Amino acid sequence: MSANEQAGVVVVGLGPGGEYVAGALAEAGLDVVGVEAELVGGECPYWGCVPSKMMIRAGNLLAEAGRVPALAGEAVVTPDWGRVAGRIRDEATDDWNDQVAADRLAAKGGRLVRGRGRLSGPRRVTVGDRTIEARRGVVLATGTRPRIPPVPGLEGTPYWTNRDAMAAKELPESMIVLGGGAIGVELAQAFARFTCVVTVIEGQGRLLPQEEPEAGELATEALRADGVTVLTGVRAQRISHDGTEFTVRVEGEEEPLRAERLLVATGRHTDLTALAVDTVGLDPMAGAVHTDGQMRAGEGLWAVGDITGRGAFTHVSMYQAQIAVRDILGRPGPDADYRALPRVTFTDPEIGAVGLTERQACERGLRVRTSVLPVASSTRGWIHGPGNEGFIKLVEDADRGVLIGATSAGPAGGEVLYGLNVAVHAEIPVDRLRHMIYTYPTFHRTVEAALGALR
Ligand SMILES: Cc1cc2nc3c(=O)[nH]c(=O)nc-3n(C[C@H](O)[C@H](O)[C@H](O)COP(=O)(O)OP(=O)(O)OC[C@H]3O[C@@H](n4cnc5c(N)ncnc54)[C@H](O)[C@@H]3O)c2cc1C
Ligand SMILES: NC(=O)c1ccc[n+]([C@@H]2O[C@H](COP(=O)([O-])OP(=O)(O)OC[C@H]3O[C@@H](n4cnc5c(N)ncnc54)[C@H](O)[C@@H]3O)[C@@H](O)[C@H]2O)c1
Repeated sequence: MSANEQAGVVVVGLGPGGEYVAGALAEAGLDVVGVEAELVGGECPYWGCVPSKMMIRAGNLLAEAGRVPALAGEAVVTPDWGRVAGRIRDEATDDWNDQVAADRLAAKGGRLVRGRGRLSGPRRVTVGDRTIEARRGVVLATGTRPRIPPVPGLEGTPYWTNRDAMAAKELPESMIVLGGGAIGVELAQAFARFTCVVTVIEGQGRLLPQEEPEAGELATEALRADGVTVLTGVRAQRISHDGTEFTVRVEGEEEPLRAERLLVATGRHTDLTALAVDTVGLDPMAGAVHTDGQMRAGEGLWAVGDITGRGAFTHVSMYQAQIAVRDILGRPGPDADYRALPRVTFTDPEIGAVGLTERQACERGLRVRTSVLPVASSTRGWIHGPGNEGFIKLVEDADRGVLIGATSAGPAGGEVLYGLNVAVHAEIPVDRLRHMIYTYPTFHRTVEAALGALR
C-alpha cells in the first residue's frame, strides 16, 4: 500500500499522553498529525479523573457538613446530584465537546485527523482510506478500555462503565459496583454520599488489593461509614436485568443482590490487535506495548500512557510523554524511572502511596523495616476530630537505609504524600529525614513519628 500523505510524526490517540506529545512536537516545529477516534483529551477529562473528582469534591462537602454538629453547630444540607451533573457537563466536559482541545492543537501547529488509526507497517498509519507516512516515526498513545469480566448473563445487560457513571444526569436509587479498585471505591463513596444505596463486590480478599492491607481496611471502614455494603473475596456468579433492575447472584450469599444500576469497574485492557501492531513486528496478544527507557517500542515507534502497562495514571502518561518528546527531538535525558511511582485514591480519607508495598519489597528479597502510625495520634489529627482517620506507613530498605515505599492515608493524604514521594525518588537517607524540621501542627508530622518508629 502506498502512502498518500506525509507527516513528520503521527500520534495515534490524543489522551493526556498523546495530546502532550502532539502539541509539544508541533510547537517544536515538527509536522505532526494527531489521530483521534473520539475526543481530543481522552479518558481523563471527559470520563475519568476530572469528572470523578468533581463528584468526589461535592460528596466530600456533604460529608464535611455532616461533621459540623460535632464541632461547630448545626448544618442542614440537601444533596442535589443535578449540581454535580451540571458542573461536569458545563465546566469539565463542555457537554462532551472537544472543540477547545482540537483548537489548542491546531494553534500549536498540529493537524488533527479524526478517525480510528491503525499501523500498516513501520512508520505508517492508516485511518479509514488514508495512509499517512511518518518520516520520523509514530507514537502510540491509545490508552485502555474497561475490561468486562465474563460473568454469565452480564453481556447484553445495560450495565454501566465509568463513562455512563460520569454522564449520569440522575442519581440512581441503588447501585452495585463490581470491582473494589480505584474506580470502584471512589465512585461507591461519591454516589453513596448523595444517598444512592451502594454495594461493592470485590473478588480479592480486600478493597484496593494492589495497595497495603491497611489501605484496604481503611477504605472498607470509610465506605461502610457512608452506608456502603462491602463484600470482599467473593465473585458475582450470574447477572441479569429484567428491564427495571439488576439481579446479581453472589457466591456465599443466599439472597441475590438487586439494584437499579450495575457499575463494572474491574480493570482496564488495551486492544493491540485492532492497532495492528503485528505489522511492525510486535505481539498483538501482549497486554501492553513494551518500551525501553526512552519510550521506544521499535524503529521509529514510541508508546506512552496506559498502553505501556506501567501504571494507568494521567501523571504516568504525561511523564512518559515528556521523555518521548525529548527522544524524538534528539535531546538526551534520563530513562523513565518508576521506582517512585505515586498514586492517590481520592476517597475520604485520601489514600496516597508511592513505591513498593511491604509485600512487594519482601518479594524482591529485600530486608525491610516498617512502621505504621495513625494520623489521629498527631496533634493536627487530634485537633481535626471527625474525619481524621488515616495512617502513615513507611517501608525502608534496611540495608541501604532509604525509604522504598510509603502510604499516606488521611485528610489531604494525597498532598502529604509529596514529601514521601521526594524521599523515595531522591533516596534521601532515613537518618537525614529524621533530622529535619517538620512544621507544627501539620498532618505530615505523623511522618516524623513514623520515621522514629521504623523497626
Ligand atoms: C473513572 C476514572 C478515574 C480516573 N481517575 C484518575 C485520577 O484521579 N488520576 C490519574 O492519574 N488517573 C486517573 N484515571 C486514569 C487516567 O484517566 C488514565 O491513566 C489516562 O487517561 C491515560 O491517558 P492515555 O494518554 O494513556 O490514554 P487515554 O486517556 O485512554 O486516551 C487515549 C485516546 O486514544 C483514543 N484512541 C484509542 N484508540 C484509537 C485509535 N485506534 N485511533 C485513534 N484514537 C484512538 C481514545 O479515543 C482516547 O481519546 C482515571 C480513569 C478513570 C476511568
Ligand atoms: N485516583 C486515581 O488515580 C484513579 C482513579 C480511578 C482509576 N484509576 C486508574 O484506572 C485504572 C482502572 O481502574 P479500576 O478500578 O477499573 O481497576 P483496578 O485494577 O484498580 O481495580 C479493579 C478491581 O476489580 C477487581 N475485580 C476484577 N475482576 C473482578 C470480578 N469479576 N469480580 C469482582 N471484582 C473483580 C480486581 O480484583 C480489582 O481490585 C486503575 O488501574 C487506575 O490506575 C486511577
